[in-house]
Amino acid sequence: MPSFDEAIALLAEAVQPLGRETVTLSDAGGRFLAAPLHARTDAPRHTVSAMDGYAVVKATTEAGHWLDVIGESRAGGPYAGTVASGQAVRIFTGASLPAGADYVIVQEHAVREGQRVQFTPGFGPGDNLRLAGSDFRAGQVLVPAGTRLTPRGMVAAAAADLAHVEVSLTPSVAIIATGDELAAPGSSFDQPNTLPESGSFGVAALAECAGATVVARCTGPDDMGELEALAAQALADADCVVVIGGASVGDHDLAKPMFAAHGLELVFSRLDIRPGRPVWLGRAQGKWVLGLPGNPTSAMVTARLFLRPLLAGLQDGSVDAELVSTAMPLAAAIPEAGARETFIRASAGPDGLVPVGNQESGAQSPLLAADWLIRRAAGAPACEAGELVQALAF
Ligand SMILES: Nc1nc2c(c(=O)[nH]1)N[C@H]1C(S)=C(S)[C@@H](COP(=O)(O)OP(=O)(O)OC[C@H]3O[C@@H](n4cnc5c(N)ncnc54)[C@H](O)[C@@H]3O)O[C@H]1N2
Ligand code: MOO
Repeated sequence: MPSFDEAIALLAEAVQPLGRETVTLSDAGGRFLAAPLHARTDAPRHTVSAMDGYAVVKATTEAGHWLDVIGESRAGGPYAGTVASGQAVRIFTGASLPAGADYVIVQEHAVREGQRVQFTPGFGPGDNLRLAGSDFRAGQVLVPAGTRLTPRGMVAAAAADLAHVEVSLTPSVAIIATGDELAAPGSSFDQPNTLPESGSFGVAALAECAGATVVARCTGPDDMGELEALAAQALADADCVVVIGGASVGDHDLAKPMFAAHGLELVFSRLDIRPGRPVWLGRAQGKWVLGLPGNPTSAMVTARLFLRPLLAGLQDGSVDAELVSTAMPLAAAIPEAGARETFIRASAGPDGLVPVGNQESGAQSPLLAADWLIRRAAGAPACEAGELVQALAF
């Protein structure tokens, strides 16, 4: 059975970006950049004041000596002349430093009388300047290709001074939940032998958070004919089909067989991980097909571990970057790991990570608090509270 790392290497090797399109900057939030964004100018473009005050010549300006105020420089309206010794220019935050001046004294230290000004002792030592190019230089890559434009990234992207940007095409995802026992939330209570279908709601939300559009979501019964028809429709509709349930070895586990007639070729099937051993990935008719175990915790852990990297790879993002873990302290001891690589669901408290109480792969209620997955190699020794473990944001 392949390990988690081996499965990810197979995925990373096979996945290709879907393509690219040009969009206006205001439509680029949340999208992956298909090409790097180069700054068109230095920022700041000129040396500017960082504070409201007076621009002066530092070497000849002393506290208690009057200077002539010869003009004003404001953001968008620079002072055109030159400042000499004995002179000052009223200046505001973001305004260009006038020629001749090399220092700004904040207005809290200024005593102004008509067209002259003097300064109280104790100004400085900072020059209150933002030097031209001190933020970034013209031509510098502000946002590399493959970056997802987060809210903070949007500021950097806009600062590059580009109206349009090239982004990766948005992957479309179809989700099929399988099982005779599944009922739409709101309808299970009145139907005996059913339970609310929860998995597809979590997977759909995860796919959308990862930049995809969910174009179809349906539930199929344990009937081969109906499942084959749903598979055909999903392959026609979407770049990536996610099947939940029916991944195991029981008589009613039809998730792989329902794609066999559509030419399914497996990339991997069953992994040495816990939870999620029955997870599988394949290709059919040029589309991706990801099979998640039906147990809701297993479905969400495997969606996090495989669907997110897959969707990143389809959008010029990095598969590996989606799986970078952080060293985090444990707030509670954990026992020796079992024979499979394990992803322990945990919440973060002030002293570190605490495994959620119920680690059953069929559990649903603990998912709410499980913001982290502690990654434990097979057979890893027990850890005490305070020890560092590797964790992935879940
Ligand atoms: N003999 C074996 N039995 C099982 C094995 C095995 O290796 N040998 N693997 C176990 C593991 S591990 C897992 S995980 C489960 C998952 O198998 P399936 O993918 O076939 O899942 P189902 O049987 O379809 O469902 C499992 C469980 O989850 C509920 N479920 C399914 N889909 C949903 C949904 N969309 N929303 C909410 N709940 C769902 C379903 O009712 C079942 O209770 O197999 C073990 N068995
Ligand atoms: O591996 Mo399954 O996902 O333990 O329950």
